[in-house]
Amino acid sequence: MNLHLARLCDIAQQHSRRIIGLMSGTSLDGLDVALCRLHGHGTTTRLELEQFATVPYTEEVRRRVRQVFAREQVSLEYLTLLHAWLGRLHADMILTCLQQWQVAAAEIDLIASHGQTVYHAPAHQHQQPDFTGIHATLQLGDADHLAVATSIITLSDFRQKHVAAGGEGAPLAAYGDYLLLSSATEERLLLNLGGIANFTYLPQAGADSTRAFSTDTGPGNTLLDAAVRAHHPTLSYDVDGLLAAAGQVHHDLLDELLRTSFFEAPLPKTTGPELFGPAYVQAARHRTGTLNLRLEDLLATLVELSAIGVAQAARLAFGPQPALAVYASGGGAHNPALMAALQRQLPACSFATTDALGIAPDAKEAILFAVLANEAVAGQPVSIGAGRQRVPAVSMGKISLPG
Ligand SMILES: Nc1ncnc2c1ncn2[C@@H]1O[C@H](COP(=O)(O)OP(=O)(O)OP(=O)(O)O)[C@@H](O)[C@H]1O
Ligand SMILES: CC(=O)N[C@H]1[C@@H]2OC[C@@H](O2)[C@@H](O)[C@@H]1O[C@H](C)C(=O)O
Repeated sequence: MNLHLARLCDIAQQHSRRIIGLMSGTSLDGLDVALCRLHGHGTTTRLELEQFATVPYTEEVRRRVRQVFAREQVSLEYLTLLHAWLGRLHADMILTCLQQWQVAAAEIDLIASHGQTVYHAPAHQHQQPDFTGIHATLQLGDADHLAVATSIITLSDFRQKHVAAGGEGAPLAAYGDYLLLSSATEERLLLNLGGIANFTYLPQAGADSTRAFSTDTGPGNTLLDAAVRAHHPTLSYDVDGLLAAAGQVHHDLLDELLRTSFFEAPLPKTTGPELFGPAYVQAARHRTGTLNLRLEDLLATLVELSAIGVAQAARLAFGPQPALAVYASGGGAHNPALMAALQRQLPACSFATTDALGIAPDAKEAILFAVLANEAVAGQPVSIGAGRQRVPAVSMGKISLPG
């Protein structure tokens, strides 16, 4: 038997596994690296987060990713090279983290690599007549590079199985949220405020996986970051939402931004910067004569838009006055202007961060991919949201062996 496969069988039979979860999302702020110890699997899964770091992307990394990011037309040569280069870059970032944490690669069982999303094309969003009804999504950073450079068995490309089984490839958060954060006593909304915002609904009877589901809700931080960068090339985001808090919502512009059909579309649904990008804001500003709007007012308007997207999705799912315990994660949970807008839009909900549930808000998405890898090797495929999501139980992730 191939020795690496024998090692994988051993890993699958251990009581606990040390798995590095990786996530690099739409904000292009860096690679989130979560060293997790996962005990058990399925509904008995227990997590210990041993280490966490966000290794920042340099401006040069961002420049290279942006050459293809959310663009309909790119150089195929550039894309090919970027796939290999990002794999090598992510491997180097992991090796640096392991060195800083004084953990040997041999002590790690698995890497769970999400890869860098560069294009997301659910059927409702792309306009390709040759591919009507086809969902597709693309993450770069080939995992063979991670496996070979680190000598750690690596699982990657989790979204493709979800697509193959009839889903849009996202959000996958429902699987890990359900296993780690369901409660028998509380109905929960796990709200992730990344570049794109999404939430997972966990019904009160924690064991009822058929009613759990996750959906994207629209923009999170992506439009805010782009607006800040356009005005201040050296600033990457509105730190603590101070600029947005100093602005006024421009209601004509907000109404125009809300006119896209995504907000009314039934749940679950996914989206990305392919729709919610600078061109969408620019077109709405053009139509409403707000090209000269102050940055503060633009940010206040975009903050309101993100919050209304979340509230609208919650109303579609739970009726006119949702009253749920909301636990926020992702970078937007650090933005008081965004959190205040959410509270205004959903006055009957209570708001906290996932810290209250013992999960660091910045680490949550990287942890979720470690959970998916844990399930792929040791668990049984979990069926989530059979009622709403109609995605069959599948295990996700492709396996790269180090040699
Ligand atoms: N102190 C802060 N004040 C305001 N905004 C913040 C703060 N800290 C982080 N952010 C926002 O969070 C963003 C990073 O969020 P996060 O790392 O969750 O995104 P991501 O993982 O790339 O997104 P996605 O979930 O869409 O993949 C930053 O670009 C910024 O907009
Ligand atoms: C295609 C893709 O990478 N989507 C991300 C993105 O970032 C947030 C939102 O859009 C979500 O749908 C998803 O990530 C999380 C981790 C998910 O799959 O649950």
